[in-house]
Amino acid sequence: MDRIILYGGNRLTGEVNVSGAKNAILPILAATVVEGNESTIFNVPNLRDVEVMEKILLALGCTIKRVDNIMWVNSKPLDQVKIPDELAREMRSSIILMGAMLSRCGEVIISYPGGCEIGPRPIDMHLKALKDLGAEIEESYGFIHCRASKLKGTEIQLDYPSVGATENIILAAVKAEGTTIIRNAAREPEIVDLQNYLNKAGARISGAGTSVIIIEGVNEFKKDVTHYTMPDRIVAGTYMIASAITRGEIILKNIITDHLQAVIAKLKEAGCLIYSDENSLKIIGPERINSIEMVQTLPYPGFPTDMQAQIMALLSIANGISIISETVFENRFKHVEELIRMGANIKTFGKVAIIKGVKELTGTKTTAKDLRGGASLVLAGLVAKGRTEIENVYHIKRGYEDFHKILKGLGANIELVE
Ligand SMILES: CC(=O)N[C@H]1[C@@H](OP(=O)(O)OP(=O)(O)OC[C@H]2O[C@@H](n3ccc(=O)[nH]c3=O)[C@H](O)[C@@H]2O)O[C@H](CO)[C@@H](O)[C@@H]1O
Ligand SMILES: C=C(OP(=O)(O)O)C(=O)O
Repeated sequence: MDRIILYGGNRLTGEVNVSGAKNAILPILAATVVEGNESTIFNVPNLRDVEVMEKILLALGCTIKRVDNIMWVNSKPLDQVKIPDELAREMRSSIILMGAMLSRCGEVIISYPGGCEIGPRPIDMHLKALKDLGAEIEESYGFIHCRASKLKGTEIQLDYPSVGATENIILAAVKAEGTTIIRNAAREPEIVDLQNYLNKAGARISGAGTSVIIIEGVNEFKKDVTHYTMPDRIVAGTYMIASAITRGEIILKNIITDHLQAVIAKLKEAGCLIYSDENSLKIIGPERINSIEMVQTLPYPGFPTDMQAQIMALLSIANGISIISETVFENRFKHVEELIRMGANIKTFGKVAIIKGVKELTGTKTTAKDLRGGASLVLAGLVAKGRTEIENVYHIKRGYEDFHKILKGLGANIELVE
């Protein structure tokens, strides 16, 4: 099993070209099946989740070619409606294929999705919305069978701005009869990227990035699409913390700085110096991190839950007491026990963590329990005294392209042992 081994203490300096966003490319790849057409997609990150989505598209009958970070998907030959069970269980985003396949084939059979264990992650809002659009849904033995002879546009009020549910509804509604309006839609930038991709294919969607999205159903899409995947704001945020935690000086290129405002604000509070323009930034870590009174995770544009574990690693060496309140997921503190093993002083009370900064973390054997939790252990290891070993690296590979290589290039003493 892969392990990361690192020796902390090095100051990280240099430049990082931030990769394309996992949470944008996954729904876009699902969207490639909506119409039998060809998509050329640039800036596709090399990630385990992307490989799983590729395997699903191949199993459905699509043909795919990939050279480095460019992917060509031809969805014309698609001829299957069942998503292979073992692949659907590998990642959460498989669920987004429900809406896309209903649009394309009027039918899809899929098992309950897998992904990071960060809470129960129900899909009730997805299913309710698809039913509202006219789909019939049968659930048995862990499988979901959705069918719709014709989807009809409707008004959908989401109880919570769920990212996945918003994407599923958009994908189901693009070719429905009439107009669909989503209220209390998720406002994440990745939804804007999905809208941009689909509109290039001929869809008529407006409002992504706001809480009201309007989808006018169209009969036919244009044939081919070329798209450049947006940069990964969570990868960018993770390298910002790598700089902050090591008193480093890192320049990030190929970012959309605006997507990072919530993270920038908190890292400035922690004492970092940040200089930015539209598509790049420089972050300089302070001698000692300031504690932060409160970090509360929220839907975008609030502080992202996908950065919660990483900022916790940073605050574990802050000068003072910090509070983190996780409001998005039920159970996203699995990294806490691992950080404690490294000497952090953290107590959790339900969805709140109180972090009393310590002067020094110490390296030890740890286990990545999920993607961002795994990244937080790497960040802690960068500054911990001595040797840190991290098991279950496959979690980290779900969301970070060449993580150890990039950190090594910045000066970290880090190896991946395969
Ligand atoms: C591939 C992808 O884009 N993943 C992101 C997406 O996940 P995902 O789309 O799964 O996250 P959601 O926004 O749907 O989930 C937010 C909250 O809503 C709840 N919920 C969601 C749907 C539903 O039908 N019922 C329900 O109760 C979830 O359990 C969770 O507590 O957004 C999350 C929140 O920003 C991020 O952490 C994930 O990285
Ligand atoms: C939780 C995450 O991903 P997913 O929704 O794919 O499990 C994440 O990217 O941090």
